[in-house]
Amino acid sequence: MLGRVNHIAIAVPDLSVAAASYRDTLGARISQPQALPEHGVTVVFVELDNTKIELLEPLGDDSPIRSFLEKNPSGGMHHICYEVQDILASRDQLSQAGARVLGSGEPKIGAHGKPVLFLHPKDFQGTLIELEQV
Ligand SMILES: CC[C@@H](C(=O)O)C(=O)SCCNC(=O)CCNC(=O)[C@H](O)C(C)(C)COP(=O)(O)OP(=O)(O)OC[C@H]1O[C@@H](n2cnc3c(N)ncnc32)[C@H](O)[C@@H]1OP(=O)(O)O
Ligand SMILES: [Co+2]
Repeated sequence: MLGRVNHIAIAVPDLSVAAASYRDTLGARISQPQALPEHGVTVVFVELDNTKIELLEPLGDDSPIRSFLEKNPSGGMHHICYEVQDILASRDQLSQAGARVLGSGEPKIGAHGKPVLFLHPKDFQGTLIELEQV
């Protein structure tokens, strides 16, 4: 089912500080900030040769990363995103296997304009998984 790693996400308390750290200290190429109110986050992508790092800052009171940042105030690795060919087939296969698909279970459009879904971290070795259809 799984294809390439599309991105690894890091939740951060201050996006401008984190972006400057990747740009100025690590010398990485970074994207402009993108506010995604429907996901409750603002994102910056760090572009690497083999994948991307997604820096996430909470947006709005109901941000899904707010509780994570309360537990990890200086930030931390938040999720890993795998590419899949058919997100609805993957969702149905995973649900049948007992994995919890988060939210309504219907894909939302993610930061790359493609459908995404999330799987509960307690079902996958304590790691929140995002699936993105490519
Ligand atoms: C930019 C758009 C998109 C993209 O295209 O890339 C994105 O990436 S959006 C990214 C943000 N969106 C999401 O994360 C959506 C899915 N997430 C959720 O639905 C929730 O965050 C959650 C995973 C259900 C957790 O919700 P929360 O309110 O934090 O619940 P709890 O605090 O009660 O946590 C329950 C339990 O799970 C542990 N946990 C929470 N988050 C993570 C995590 N990221 N990685 C590992 N474990 C996590 C948490 O510690 C609790 O454990 P216990 O304390 O042992 O009970
Ligand atoms: Co993501």
